[in-house]
Amino acid sequence: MFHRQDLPGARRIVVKVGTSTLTYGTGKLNLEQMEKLVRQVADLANRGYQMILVSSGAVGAGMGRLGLREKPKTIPEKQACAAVGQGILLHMYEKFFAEYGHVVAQVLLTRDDLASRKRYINGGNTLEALLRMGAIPIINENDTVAVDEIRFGDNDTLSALVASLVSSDVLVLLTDIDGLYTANPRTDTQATLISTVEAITPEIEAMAAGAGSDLGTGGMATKIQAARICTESGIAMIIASGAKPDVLREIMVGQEIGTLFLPQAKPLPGYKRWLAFGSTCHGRIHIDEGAVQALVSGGKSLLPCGIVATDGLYHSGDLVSIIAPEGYEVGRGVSNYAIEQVRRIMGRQCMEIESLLGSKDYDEVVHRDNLTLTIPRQIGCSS
Ligand SMILES: Nc1ncnc2c1ncn2[C@@H]1O[C@H](COP(=O)(O)OP(=O)(O)O)[C@@H](O)[C@H]1O
Ligand SMILES: N[C@@H](CCC(=O)OP(=O)(O)O)C(=O)O
Repeated sequence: MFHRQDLPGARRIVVKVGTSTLTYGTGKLNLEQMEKLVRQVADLANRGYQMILVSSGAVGAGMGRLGLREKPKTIPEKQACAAVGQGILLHMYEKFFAEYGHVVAQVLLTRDDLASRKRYINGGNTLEALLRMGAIPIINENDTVAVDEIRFGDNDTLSALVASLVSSDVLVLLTDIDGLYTANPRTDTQATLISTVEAITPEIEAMAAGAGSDLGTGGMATKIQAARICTESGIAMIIASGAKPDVLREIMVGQEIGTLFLPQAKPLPGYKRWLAFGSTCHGRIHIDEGAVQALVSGGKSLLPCGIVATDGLYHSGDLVSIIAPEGYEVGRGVSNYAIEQVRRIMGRQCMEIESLLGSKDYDEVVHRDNLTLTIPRQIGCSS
């Protein structure tokens, strides 16, 4: 089992810092905090760790420069703030990191960039090249172009997807609170800090249901989603306070700080991680109980005979969500057939495919190699 004492042995670390840590209540940048963060990241890089920083704060920095006291409500206004703020943010990082002799690289991503397998691989290659060259990538969501369907919406999820993409050993989420509490301590004075989370249960999810700070996005809920992505990808994740001096060094020497989420012993392989978390589904295939058993217990592919209905708009090669009779998602996979073809062959035998479609390229609607299980992963079945 993974222990905090294993942390010094990490090679690659992703650090995410939230708006609540980087900006004051006025919306202006907390330069003191930023400088402390840069010094710690630079120091870890000097020790030989490969460092990636995922930084929020563009909207906050833009608000400060534009003299806005409250976070704007409309998307175009938030995007305008981000456009002003991202330049300011990078300018400050460039200045602080240069003082410690480090080169930084700006990487702005949208959900779409990771949903496309080709762009996902390209993005990963670019990050690998930057790390090889000794640069420190500073990543944020490309807020000015991202609209609802192509947004991460929060940098917690983005940082976990980046950590998974580059097979980081650790993701550290720095925020304005020292870890996950049994309830939101700002509203519940009895709440206590949790040191280690071995599995993300519904109880853990319920603890994180409360809202976040005024400037932050997502609160603890998105940090738990990030933990799910990390732990299933074999990455240790820690939530800790960004205000604590020397927090990164202390974490990386294995001190008992913040909340540690333990990586799963049998992580998903790279391609299945992308299927499970990186890509987005274009439709749904509803299956019967026999097919659920075949996928979950039998390790089989999805054949037309187990399909009862399908909806959405997908083509051959698109990702679909596979739904059990009870309505939960069993898994996700790449469909070999387009929706109109699946409608014609569903409930039928493989030997009928050719006569129903005029030709047959595959027996399987979703091949096992292109399928990842969702729910059963949590109860220990293989992917
Ligand atoms: N169970 C919990 N434990 C700790 N903090 C919680 C919990 N539930 C909700 N929160 C809230 O989450 C906030 C941190 O999230 P957020 O404001 O989005 O920060 P960031 O900008 O760093 O992402 C905390 O300040 C706290 O108010
Ligand atoms: N991309 C946005 C940050 C969105 C976000 O996730 O914020 P936070 O919850 O503070 O980490 C920005 O740079 O302002």
